[in-house]
Amino acid sequence: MAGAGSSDAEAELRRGFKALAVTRPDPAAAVYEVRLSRPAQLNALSPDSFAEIPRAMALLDRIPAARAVVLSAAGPHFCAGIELGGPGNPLTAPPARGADPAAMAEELRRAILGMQAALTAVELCRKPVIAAVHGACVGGGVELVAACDIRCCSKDATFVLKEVDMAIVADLGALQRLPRIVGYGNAADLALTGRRITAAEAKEMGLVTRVFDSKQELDAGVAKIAKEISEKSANAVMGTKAVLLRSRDITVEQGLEHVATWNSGMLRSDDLMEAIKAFMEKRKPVFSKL
Ligand SMILES: CC/C=C\C=C\CC(=O)SCCNC(=O)CCNC(=O)[C@H](O)C(C)(C)COP(=O)(O)OP(=O)(O)OC[C@H]1O[C@@H](n2cnc3c(N)ncnc32)[C@H](O)[C@@H]1OP(=O)(O)O
Repeated sequence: MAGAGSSDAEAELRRGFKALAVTRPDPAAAVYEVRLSRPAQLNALSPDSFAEIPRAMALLDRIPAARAVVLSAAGPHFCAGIELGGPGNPLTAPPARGADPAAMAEELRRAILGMQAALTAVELCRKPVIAAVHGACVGGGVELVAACDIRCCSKDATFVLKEVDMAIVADLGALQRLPRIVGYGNAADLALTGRRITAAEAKEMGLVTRVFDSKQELDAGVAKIAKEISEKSANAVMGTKAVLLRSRDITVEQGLEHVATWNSGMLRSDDLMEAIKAFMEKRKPVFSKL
């Protein structure tokens, strides 16, 4: 899947970001890390964050050497939610005097849809994205990790959907994605009470799948998971993500139909032949680089 534009994508990644750092920490692993990098602002999501998250995800989608992506954060907390009071926040900008209420509503609607699309970009990236959460993960931060494929955290992590206490309805995906991750009851409990939960409770309800003792162990543990995934058949991994996400939103019957069609096109691959040959030869398969 190298295709047209993969070296352009690498060059654009190297041009850098303001709110993120995107790196390939281990040249021996086909894993990229997207780090929220506004530690002084506790990684509160700013207009730059909302512009750059989809840009990074779209670029990584095109880079063959990115076969898995880690989403982490710098500083003491993973994310303090949406930036409150920051410049250019369309949610709190005062309306222009005499502005048409319908026009203002439409402008706000478009701003919300734009921010939603920024987080949905994590799902649209065909490569699996693994969230590594430490410290506080608040509001929009929870909505961001809900769009990831796998969530892990360190023991000190906490999660809270603060929106209800800010007098708003969470609108960046929590109410749509969380019930499918933790079940309706747990999602309603979090969203309606706005209570902060610990890593242990997040694990118990399935919000995260693994808890590590420290941030250092989290980073190492998530890097290991990502490397393991990156060494599998890229077509199988991307297909699994695509089918899982599609199946989440349709009936079992429709999902089975979808995966049958998918595999009728994708199953007969060089990677399948290599997997069978490697099994027979009792060795580790070496899959195509794409
Ligand atoms: C208009 C809103 C529309 C939409 C909302 C969408 C979804 C959301 O994200 S709702 C949640 C929004 N965020 C918050 O409510 C703030 C959450 N912050 C916290 O709970 C805590 O700060 C913390 C992340 C748990 C960290 O706690 P602690 O380590 O004790 O640090 P603090 O002393 O609380 O904070 C240090 C410093 O940072 C400022 N700050 C914290 N969060 C934000 C933020 N989201 N935006 C801007 N600034 C933030 C905090 O005010 C402190 O500033 P000082 O100037 O040092 O007082």
